[in-house]
Amino acid sequence: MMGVPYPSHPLFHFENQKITKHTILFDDGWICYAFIFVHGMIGYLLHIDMVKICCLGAGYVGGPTMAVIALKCPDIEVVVVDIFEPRIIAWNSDHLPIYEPGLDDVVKQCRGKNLFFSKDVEKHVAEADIVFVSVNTPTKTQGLGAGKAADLAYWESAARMIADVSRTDKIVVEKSTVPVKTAEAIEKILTHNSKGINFQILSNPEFLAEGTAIQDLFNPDRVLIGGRETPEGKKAIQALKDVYAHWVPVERIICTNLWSAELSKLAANAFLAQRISSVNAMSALCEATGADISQVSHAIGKDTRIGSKFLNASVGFGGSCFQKDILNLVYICECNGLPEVASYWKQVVQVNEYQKTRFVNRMVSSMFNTVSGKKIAILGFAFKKDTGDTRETPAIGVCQGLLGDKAILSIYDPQVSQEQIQRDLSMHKSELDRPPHLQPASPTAIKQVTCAWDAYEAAKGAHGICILTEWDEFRTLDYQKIYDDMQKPAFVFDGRNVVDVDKLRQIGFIVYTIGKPLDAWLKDMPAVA
Ligand SMILES: NC(=O)c1ccc[n+]([C@@H]2O[C@H](COP(=O)([O-])OP(=O)(O)OC[C@H]3O[C@@H](n4cnc5c(N)ncnc54)[C@H](O)[C@@H]3O)[C@@H](O)[C@H]2O)c1
Ligand SMILES: O=c1ccn([C@@H]2O[C@H](COP(=O)(O)OP(=O)(O)O[C@H]3O[C@H](CO)[C@@H](O)[C@H](O)[C@H]3O)[C@@H](O)[C@H]2O)c(=O)[nH]1
Repeated sequence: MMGVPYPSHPLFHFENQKITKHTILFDDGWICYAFIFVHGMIGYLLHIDMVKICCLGAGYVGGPTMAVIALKCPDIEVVVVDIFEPRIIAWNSDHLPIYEPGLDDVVKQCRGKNLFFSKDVEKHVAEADIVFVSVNTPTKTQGLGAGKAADLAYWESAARMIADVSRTDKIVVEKSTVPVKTAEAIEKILTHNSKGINFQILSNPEFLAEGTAIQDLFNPDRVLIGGRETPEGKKAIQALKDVYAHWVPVERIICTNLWSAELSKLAANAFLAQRISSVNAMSALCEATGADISQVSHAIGKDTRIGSKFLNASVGFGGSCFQKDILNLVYICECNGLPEVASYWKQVVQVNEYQKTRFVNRMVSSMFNTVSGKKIAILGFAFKKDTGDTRETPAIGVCQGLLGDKAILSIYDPQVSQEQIQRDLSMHKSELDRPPHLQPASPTAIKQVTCAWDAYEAAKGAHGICILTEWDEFRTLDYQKIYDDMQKPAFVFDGRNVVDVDKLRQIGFIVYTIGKPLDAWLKDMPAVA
């Protein structure tokens, strides 16, 4: 192994002698720190330290991302810290706090070796060379920019704490999704309180999608690192690049300035969500004209300039990111005097709301214009399959719409608990965005909502079934058995294009699937959003 030591700041001085810390980069990507005691003309190697990473925030991003870094970089010590103790306890147990395919295996391979979860936030920040900040950045619910701007309170308090406890130079990495120019604000907080310590801020937004997080982290389309274009900034970019280079091909590691990296994250989410709203807008037109959205998506997706991914019509996009990040983008455009650009992106969110309302209206109008007192089976509550996450799930809006019309709901989701469902349906929207430790401990249960152990139990005696998450198991249910146990006429409302429409119609169901030619029954009952 070839080593290239380059010195950083002196750490201690003893009269004319000093101990200095040197970063050593090896050809195979191995990095370590050598502590050298200099006496006269002679330097003595005192000890060699692993690079230490600390990540603030043990959530959907912090947990999986750090687990993969630890797995791929056995020479780096990774500690994930959180102020919400139950999450840390869960990360240290056999029942991880989040469901993500493949995550258990990765955590088991490195936990206790070079991956640790701790509530001792300050200690591990103080000891780290690189601090990732992966705390929540929800939409502001009060004050200036309420309903649009990102709430950076968690980020700011994290930055102040880093400044308070740091005794050595650090690279601080923005992992959370933040408004463009946040790094400047963070830099000010850190440098005003730094006591001479050198902080380099990098933007390294995360592009993983839930449900495929491990796959995305193992094999990312790209890793984006933004930093200052100064010699120190470039050195910090290189240090982070060296971490990812353990497993990501270097041509996929893109280095930019800070503002491009911050804005690229918001832009990527806006473009992705815009595709879904575009296809959902087309789905309404398909229903009105007899076209089939799956055929239209297939036809346009064959154009290599458009591409086939992310063109599935649905009841609407959910998840903690798309809406929040687009609203944030809208706010930034407005603040920069660009109202036309702001209103362009705002439409993406508005079409998403329209799609959910349209779906509920279609259900109610099909069922003789009322669902009052009728049992409806809700299949799927998570915002997409292969996750237990319910943040901004379209299921919340659809269920609340049906409850508003006095329906009785029986909900089944393979990964979402009854407590979470009750919490989501009873809490005010502004409370849902908060981190777990700030949410009410026991929300009031809604009487018209029960949870079922499986789809069959949920559908027993129901007037209608409503599919809101595309879990694979919903494709292979015994729909004849379900039909036999339901009230007649029996309805299926498929918000994810999961079911075989022809087969279900043969069984006797009245079927509505988004963007598909309408059942004769439904044609006479236009859905008004
Ligand atoms: N969820 C995703 O798929 C995803 C993907 C890419 C980017 N992001 C972005 O990453 C960020 C984090 O998202 P998430 O889904 O992991 O959120 P999360 O709510 O799951 O996790 C955030 C965690 O940070 C903790 N926290 C808050 N303040 C803290 C502090 N001062 N010190 C230590 N811990 C603190 C909270 O207790 C919480 O457990 C957000 O900005 C989000 O937009 C999320
Ligand atoms: O063709 C599609 C694709 C997705 N969806 C819905 O869109 C939402 C978001 O899905 P997806 O993007 O797969 O999941 P997220 O975990 O929200 O990931 C998005 O948001 C993350 C947080 O910023 C980013 O890191 C990811 O790159 C970005 O894909 C879900 O409700 C999906 O059901 C559709 O309706 N139709």
